[in-house]
Amino acid sequence: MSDDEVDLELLDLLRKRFGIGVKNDGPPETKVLENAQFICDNSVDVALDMRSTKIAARAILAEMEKREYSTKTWSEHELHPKSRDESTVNFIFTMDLLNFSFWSDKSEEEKFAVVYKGKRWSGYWSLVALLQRALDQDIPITSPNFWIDEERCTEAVLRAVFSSGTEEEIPLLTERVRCLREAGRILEEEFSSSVTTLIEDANNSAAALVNLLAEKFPCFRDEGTFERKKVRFLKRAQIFVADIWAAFDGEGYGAFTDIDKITMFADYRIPQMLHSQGVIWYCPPLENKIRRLEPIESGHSWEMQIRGCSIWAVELLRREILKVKPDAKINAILIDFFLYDLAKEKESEEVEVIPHHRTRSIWY
Ligand SMILES: Nc1nc2c(c(CN[C@H]3C=C[C@H](O)[C@@H]3O)cn2[C@@H]2O[C@H](COP(=O)(O)O)[C@@H](O)[C@H]2O)c(=O)[nH]1
Repeated sequence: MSDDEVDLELLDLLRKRFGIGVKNDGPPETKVLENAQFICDNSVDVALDMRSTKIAARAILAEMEKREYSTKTWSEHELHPKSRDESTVNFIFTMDLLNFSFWSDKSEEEKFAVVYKGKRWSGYWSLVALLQRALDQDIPITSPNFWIDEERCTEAVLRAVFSSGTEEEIPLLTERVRCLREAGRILEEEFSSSVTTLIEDANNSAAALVNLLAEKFPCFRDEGTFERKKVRFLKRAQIFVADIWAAFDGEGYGAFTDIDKITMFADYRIPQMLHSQGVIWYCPPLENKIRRLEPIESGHSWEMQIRGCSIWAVELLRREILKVKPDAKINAILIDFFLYDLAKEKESEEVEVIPHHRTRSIWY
């Protein structure tokens, strides 16, 4: 063997044995979609129905085209910020830092809600409303420096910011305050208290930005274990990137070269929609637990299966849509956003759907 052949043999041995010389400078990946497929392939309590998925894909495509659903729809929402500047970046970061667990088992009248601009906002929209309300009152609630300044940003000020228009306070208030303080400290230590610096550090890669959030911010590190394997959902890290992409219409801070790597956001609303369309099925014990509004603890196998199968279901919907219309300007984000908005419309029309599953956590 020549010297070169010996060297190559040795390098191959070292690479196999110690990973030496293996430059993992391939494109950044979040692993969320591959983990979702792994969960779905190994789920025994949650299953997808391909026939319904094909039917649902055609209905979703038709309705999205009819509404001309696009990134622009994001800014059309009454409460979402419209300016394409740093203030909107900070607003979205604050919002997606706290975008979790609004559900309540109290009645419509009693559950946590915020009255703002003459309307009563609940769920996700209660969060957007209370942030806008604080800004109207000149409370700089979307500034990371404010979150770590305990002289100005006192517990009393925060209680006022999150104050409810009903008897019920916002769920997990203590955890929300902890998320703000922690994120403010990390932004100061690593990103000169600037969210735009954080975005710029990802070099226009959506996957890199998701991974950076999960790596640097524990409160974005939304992961679990399924069949003894670590699985990543990264719901709020991903919806942060998606909200930035949509709010900036794919330009400026929203210009990502790999935005289609972002998956559906594994929350508690979309699985409901997927179930009502026959795309997702629950085994009888699980369905009964959900219909009885009984809690499923965070990290339970059933929760992993609901979240993983939902992510994979939206990927299958996306593939079916592109089979029907290869040039459709549609990705998992827009399908997801559309399904969420549809869920809220059906809720207001009081269309009978299975209840959402009850897991209380800061992850979604
Ligand atoms: N998968 C997914 N989950 C979403 C959203 C949104 C709102 N996104 C806005 C931005 C663009 C869209 O057009 C929407 O207008 C909130 N959530 C999650 O739902 C739950 C709140 O439910 P409820 O209590 O009923 O409001 C909670 O976990 C929250 O994190 C979404 O889009 N996708």
